[in-house]
Amino acid sequence: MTTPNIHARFSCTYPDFNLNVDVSMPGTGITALFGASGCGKTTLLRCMAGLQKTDGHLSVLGDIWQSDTHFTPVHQRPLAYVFQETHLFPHLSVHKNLTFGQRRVADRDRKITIEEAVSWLGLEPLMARMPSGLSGGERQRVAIARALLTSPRLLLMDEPLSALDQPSKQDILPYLERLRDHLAIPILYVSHSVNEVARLANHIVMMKHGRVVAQGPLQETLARVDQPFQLEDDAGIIVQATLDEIDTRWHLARFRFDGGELWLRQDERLNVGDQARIQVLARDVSIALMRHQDQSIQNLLQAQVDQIETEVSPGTTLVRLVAGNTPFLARLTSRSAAQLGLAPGQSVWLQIKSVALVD
Ligand SMILES: Nc1ncnc2c1ncn2[C@@H]1O[C@H](COP(=O)(O)OP(=O)(O)OP(=O)(O)O)[C@@H](O)[C@H]1O
Repeated sequence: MTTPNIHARFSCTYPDFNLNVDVSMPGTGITALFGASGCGKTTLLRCMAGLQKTDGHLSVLGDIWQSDTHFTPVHQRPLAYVFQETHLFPHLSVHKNLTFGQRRVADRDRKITIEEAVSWLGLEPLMARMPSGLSGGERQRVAIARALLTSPRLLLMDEPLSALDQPSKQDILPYLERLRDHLAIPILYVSHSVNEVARLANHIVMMKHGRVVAQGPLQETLARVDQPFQLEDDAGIIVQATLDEIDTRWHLARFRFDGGELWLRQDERLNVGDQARIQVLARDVSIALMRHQDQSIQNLLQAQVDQIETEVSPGTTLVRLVAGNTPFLARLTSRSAAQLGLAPGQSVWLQIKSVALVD
């Protein structure tokens, strides 16, 4: 049996813009729609929601919402849409805003209870408050809970954090991670922030000029040497790891992942056993043919060379390596790469100068 997923094919023409996509996305987790301003992310979401009527096909978890002969109207699509602006009812308390969302769904179709939504989004202390007394981040958490209480089969989020200041963004990210890990429904998440995507997404779809130029699981796709995302200095990979040990004397924490271990500066928010995403930038990774003990770098990993892309920019080579099942990227000068004589399959040591938790 194939896993139910989302398949979207749309073409839509504006005077100065054409959207032309044909993309399949997973039926669970967070899929990030990523790309520069004006590339068509919101237009694609609007087509999926049925807000933009255009030629196309859309199936969501086995149900056809649009085909050549059928168009499910917006109000009959079981989806919820969370925008940058929250649109809460100003005259209703948080509690009443939430029950309003839930009342739109018949009892038998309710899949998420108020208690669940309140607990996932940490709204217990806010229930009696009015929207005008909430911070931007709190308002957005209420808006997300209200959206979930309509028991959607698909959640669309269009830059939900972009109206928030940096501290509010940091506050809300753990709640979104919780939804990613606990919610059974797929989330399409529009963003142009690499950090947000690195922290939240399971899958990534990159758009450019109205088309999908790359897509795939987050870790694999970020580790492509052909760099469809053109992240340049930000090119790097994400390691999914578990905190294994805290060395209080040196304020360091050891994280285990499929391929070895990495030492990071201790972070008070994390305890042994916690999962975290760690970012390793390609520019912070160098390659040695032998293990050097006489140097200060803490993080050394044995890895195999997988792919080499020479001259990604003048004088620069990008190398994809694999430690266990985890891909890494190293950015070297093309001269160093040539001097090392790297070849696919070769066993080498990665020297990682700097690693950071994604936050
Ligand atoms: N109703 C419309 N009429 C004409 N052009 C439109 C319309 N809606 C969007 N466009 C154009 O389509 C292009 C894609 O817009 P869209 O909002 O989908 O991009 P985006 O990737 O979501 O951008 P941003 O990240 O800035 O929100 C833009 O050039 C925009 O000006």
